Amino acid sequence: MAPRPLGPLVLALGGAAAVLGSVLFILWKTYFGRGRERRWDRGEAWWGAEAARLPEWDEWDPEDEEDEEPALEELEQREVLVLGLDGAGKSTFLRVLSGKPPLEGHIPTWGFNSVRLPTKDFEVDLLEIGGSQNLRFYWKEFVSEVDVLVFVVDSADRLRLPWARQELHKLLDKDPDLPVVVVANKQDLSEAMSMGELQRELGLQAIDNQREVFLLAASIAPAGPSFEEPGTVHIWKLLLELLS
Ligand SMILES: Nc1nc2c(ncn2[C@@H]2O[C@H](COP(=O)(O)OP(=O)(O)OP(=O)(O)O)[C@@H](O)[C@H]2O)c(=O)[nH]1
Ligand SMILES: [Mg+2]
Repeated sequence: MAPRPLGPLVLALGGAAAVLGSVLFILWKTYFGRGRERRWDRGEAWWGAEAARLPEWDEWDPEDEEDEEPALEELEQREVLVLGLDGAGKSTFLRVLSGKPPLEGHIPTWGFNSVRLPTKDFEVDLLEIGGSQNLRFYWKEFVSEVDVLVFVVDSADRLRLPWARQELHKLLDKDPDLPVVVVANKQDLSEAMSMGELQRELGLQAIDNQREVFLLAASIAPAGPSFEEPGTVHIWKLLLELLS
């Protein structure tokens, strides 16, 4: 039997997916530059980073002016990729970190979403790529470009945990040197799995000790008003340590 030609719908979908992937990648490159290449050399002390400053008047040399304008020294950038299945809490994490209240309900990210947060020594760019099935295909294209991966898991989504595990391990295999912070989100929910269970079910015990993989409990946007341990601060502090 002759092979069936691909239907126009399949071709159109394939084309749209390829275009979306390319657009995401170009936007990433444009926005974030050369990624991990720009990191400080590990041997170099991070506190060697100087604060942004304009040249002092007595440092000004008119001959220099012909070549270039005195430029404001830019802060170094650090890049953090935030991934996880749809509904895990990635956008909520970015909102809370940037001081905005969580949104009511789940509004899926159809592409990517980013925030830039300044610190004393560098700026941190956090990039979320949506977790819906058609976007997961593009995740792997970005992991080698960043300094840290944050992988957000819905601790109460027992049914889809095997999918989360599979996607996480694909990313771990893609870049063996990338530090990974797994955020066990929604710990406020009564059906949330314990940390021990999550560590086992996500296959984190089997990971080589040499590799930097952290599992942190969190309730980024707890449902009840009385929950006191949101965990976002701990994640941020760990990120700053890893990025320094
Ligand atoms: N109970 C509870 N709900 C949370 C928590 N964090 C986030 N949520 C809710 O989870 C839902 C999904 O959150 P989002 O941040 O939009 O999920 P996402 O990972 O960005 O999803 P996609 O963009 O589709 O990939 C929202 O209704 C949030 O309010 C939490 O700690 N506890
Ligand atoms: Mg989102």
